[in-house]
Amino acid sequence: MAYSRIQKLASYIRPHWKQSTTGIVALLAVNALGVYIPLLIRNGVNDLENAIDLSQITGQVLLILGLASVMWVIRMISRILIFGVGRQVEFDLKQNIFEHLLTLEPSYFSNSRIGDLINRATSDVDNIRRLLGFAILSLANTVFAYGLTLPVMLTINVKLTLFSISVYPVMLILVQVFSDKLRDQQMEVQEKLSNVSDLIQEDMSGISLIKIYAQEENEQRAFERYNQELFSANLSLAKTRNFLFPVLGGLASLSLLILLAVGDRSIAQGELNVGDFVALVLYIDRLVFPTALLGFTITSYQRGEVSIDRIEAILNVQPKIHDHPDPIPLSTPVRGWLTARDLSYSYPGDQTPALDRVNFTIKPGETVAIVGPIGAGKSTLANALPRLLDIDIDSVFLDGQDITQLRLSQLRNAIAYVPQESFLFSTTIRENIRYGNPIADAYQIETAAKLAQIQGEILNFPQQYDTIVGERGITLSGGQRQRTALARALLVDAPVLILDDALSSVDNQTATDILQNLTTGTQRKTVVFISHQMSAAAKADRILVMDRGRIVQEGTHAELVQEKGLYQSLWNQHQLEELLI
Ligand SMILES: Nc1ncnc2c1ncn2[C@@H]1O[C@H](COP(=O)(O)OP(=O)(O)OP(=O)(O)O)[C@@H](O)[C@H]1O
Repeated sequence: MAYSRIQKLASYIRPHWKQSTTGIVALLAVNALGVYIPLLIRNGVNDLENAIDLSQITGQVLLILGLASVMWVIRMISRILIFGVGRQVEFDLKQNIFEHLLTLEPSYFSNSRIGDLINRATSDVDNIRRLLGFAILSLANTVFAYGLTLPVMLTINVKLTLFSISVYPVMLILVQVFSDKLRDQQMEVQEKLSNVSDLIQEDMSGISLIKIYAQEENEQRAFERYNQELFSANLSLAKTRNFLFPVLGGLASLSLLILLAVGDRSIAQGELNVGDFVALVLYIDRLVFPTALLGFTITSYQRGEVSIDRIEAILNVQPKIHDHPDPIPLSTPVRGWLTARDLSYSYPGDQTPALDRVNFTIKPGETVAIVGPIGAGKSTLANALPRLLDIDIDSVFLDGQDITQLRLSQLRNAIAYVPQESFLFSTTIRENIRYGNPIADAYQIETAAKLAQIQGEILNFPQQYDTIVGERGITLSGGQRQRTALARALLVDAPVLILDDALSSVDNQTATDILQNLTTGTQRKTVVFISHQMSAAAKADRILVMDRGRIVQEGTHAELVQEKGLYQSLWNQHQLEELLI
């Protein structure tokens, strides 16, 4: 195993070093007893030969039984401790991976395969648990068994010992020859497994699409292909293992056969007494099991090695968006003054910028609509404001403070954001609405629901606010989902509210009413209303018109409809659509 991987393993075990050390020491004690007991048996056999009295023999038998019981108890303790470390590390790693994933920006997940991430956080972590439990136990056991047993065997009879272990170098060479192959095959299996997990995850999420386009057969074929690849990878691995393991087991048993054959002759020639021969047989028997297990130990190592790399690949991804090392505290109360200065942003690999030197100022309490054709950069702008994108310093300011200098949690507490896709968790409507403020009371939840114009519909559900939505419950309509997501954002009571086409599934009149609800009252929020719904946008205090990443027009609806330009044509098109409806 490469040094860097050993270092990684050591770092996983370090927090549990006391438990691991106790486990290993217990294992050492087991092996010391395992070496001592055959010596007692040897003496017993020799005493029998010399016809020592029965009471002395009984005492020896009782001592052996007592020591064997102690050995059994210590062995059990060592197993509990060492396997326990494996489980602890499994827990820590799952925790670390999940916490690390939460620090990464949304773009990481758009560019990753979710099935593969799940596989790494579960199956790969499981492989490391096995490596740190079974493989460490088995390796330490083998090292102790050899380290303590061989010297004693050599003191009993050098020739017989060397004859019996003559096959062991062959076993070590075999292990060395096959280890690279096993690791590559294991890596292949993990990757193919990720492909299968990925396809299941994607297909289950996009099941409606598959049915609408009647693509069941194609998806079945794709799954069969991935499954076949996994099957073949598993089969190749199994072939290698099924060749190697029995050969190792057979060679280990061969050592016992050699001892029996050669020992027999040595006793006949008077070179060895029966007691020594029995002890040697017991010692070789002690070595057969750990040696035969070598194959499984190697597999656990190979799996673990591959999995360490796959897990570290996630843990080494550095979040691009993080707190400034020396963050400036946001002055409170936050007023909601938003400024963009030459804000530009290009998605990785894109030639044309999605935002191209955008400039604007939005005053506290102002409602500003952002309109523009598809792909104009509106959502990119919405994502830039709460720093969901890695924007340049000095390009966006909240209350005059550069948002890249602020603590992320402070910035995001000040900005409530409803994205285009309204995601709801598989829990009750109540829990969904109070997601950002888990201690909100019933009055606060209902006020937010009323403002979002969803209260009436919630009260019509049999379980009302206790209705479970999503995978485990009822399915809400697109408009209901959007208004529930809006209620969630309103409950946070942030001074800035960004709605990114968040009412697209709600009819124009309701969208206009909701916007009116949000923009009246004494404590007005700063509202950035991104929308294709021109009649709702027209009610905003001011409108920014975007095209190809730039703000091309700015003004009130009354001003913009008079001005020749993009807004006028968008408005005319909207009027025409209204007439046709
Ligand atoms: N994750 C992404 N990776 C690469 N390019 C992207 C990504 N998201 C958006 N773009 C590109 O950036 C440009 C602006 O997209 P954006 O989603 O901001 O437009 P939009 O005005 O919100 O469009 P719509 O009205 O359809 O929501 C488009 O050319 C789009 O293809």
